[in-house]
Amino acid sequence: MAARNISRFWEWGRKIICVGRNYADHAKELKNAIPTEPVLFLKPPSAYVREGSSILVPMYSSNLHHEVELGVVIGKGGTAIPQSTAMEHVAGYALCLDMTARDVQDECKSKGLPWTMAKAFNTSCPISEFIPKERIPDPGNVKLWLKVNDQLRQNGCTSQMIFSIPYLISYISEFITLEEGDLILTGTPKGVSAVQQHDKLQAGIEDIVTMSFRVDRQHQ
Ligand SMILES: CC(=O)CC(=O)C(=O)O
Ligand SMILES: [Mg+2]
Repeated sequence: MAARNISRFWEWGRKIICVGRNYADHAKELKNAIPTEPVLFLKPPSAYVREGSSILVPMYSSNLHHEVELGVVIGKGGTAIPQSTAMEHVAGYALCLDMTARDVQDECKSKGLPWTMAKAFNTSCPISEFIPKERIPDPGNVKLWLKVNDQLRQNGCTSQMIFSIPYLISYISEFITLEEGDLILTGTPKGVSAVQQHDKLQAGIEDIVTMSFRVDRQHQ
């Protein structure tokens, strides 16, 4: 059997673990409290969408938001990984969008229900190509940006993260074993906003990687 290639990690069917409220400016814009521990949720691998395919607004939502995020691709699995060796478990990165049906999320929050329908639907995780670790020597200090129809909406820096990448790897792996090919979405900076059918989204990590997606509506 041919060896699997980490640069196509999205084909492996592994976990997508998302961190929420990891930027104080974004927590504030949604009137959420600043967390004292990471807020976690999951997306299934069926959430992945690659350039060339559209992001689909779910039929049940009329307020789909973009959230640009740095994704960390796990290269070596582990349980209870210490912070001091956490970066040895990283194979590389990907630019990611955590597409969120905000109306559905607000309803789930008000009813105390999980966010699955708001966060885990098909095409809720657009991703760039794989970025080998060496291309981002300091993942704790890179700029992320996102434009909708050529207008800048998000422009943040990973230095604003509340919980660092080594801390997140260590924290998550205490109770969810990390496996090769897993992806961790590290949270979004401020500027999230609604997208509509036919919008063009462009996003980048500085000049290291860019990606572009069209938005379409899910049809029955
Ligand atoms: C309120 C959220 O949707 C949290 C989230 O995903 C984030 O990135 O922050
Ligand atoms: Mg998010």
